[in-house]
Amino acid sequence: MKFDDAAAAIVAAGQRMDAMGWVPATAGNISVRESSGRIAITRSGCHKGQLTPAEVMRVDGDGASLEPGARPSYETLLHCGIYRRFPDAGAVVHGHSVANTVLSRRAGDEIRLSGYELLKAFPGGPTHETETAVPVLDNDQDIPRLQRMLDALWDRTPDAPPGYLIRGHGVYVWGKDMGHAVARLEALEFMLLCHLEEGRNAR
Ligand SMILES: CSCCC(=O)C(=O)COP(=O)(O)O
Ligand SMILES: [Zn+2]
Repeated sequence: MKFDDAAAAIVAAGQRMDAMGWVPATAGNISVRESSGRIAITRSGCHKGQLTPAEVMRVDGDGASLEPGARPSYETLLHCGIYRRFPDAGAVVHGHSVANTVLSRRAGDEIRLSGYELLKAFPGGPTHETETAVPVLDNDQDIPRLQRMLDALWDRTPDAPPGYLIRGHGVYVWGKDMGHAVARLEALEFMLLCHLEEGRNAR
């Protein structure tokens, strides 16, 4: 994918996530891996529902800005970590929803989702009978340290799903392209909301 197409896909994803209420204030960040291997990513501090293509910039695979003076997302290294580990990943989305924030604050080191039809949107099986364990990591403002925790987790669990939660912070999800990444995000957010509602009704 070329930069202009990547920027258009990022703008559209931001609008979709905003419509769902998943990127309040300036929360969230979004990226696409271009065919060149460079990464198109949102600049830091922009409202993701009101993005313009000028608020999308390029970094290299190590997260270094390719636009002098422009500041990429504070969480750029988490995007780079996903692209480095998963060669098929072509787009990454990060949002802060109520469901992912509340559930991750209560959870241990994973949230198990089972019996949901929408599990079909995740790898691991053709039926709803599969189960997925979404990792939950402690929040950390030291992004390189957080990425080291993720690398250790993925070393231990190579079949981990294409997404994870950061406690009290948000969710990262990826896919082969933006359509795929956003569809997975929608599926995961739906299941997290169901999980939250079930917990509320059980009390
Ligand atoms: C205002 S949200 C705090 C930062 C954050 O978690 C986020 O997702 C947005 O950071 P960015 O630097 O990508 O704008
Ligand atoms: Zn965030």
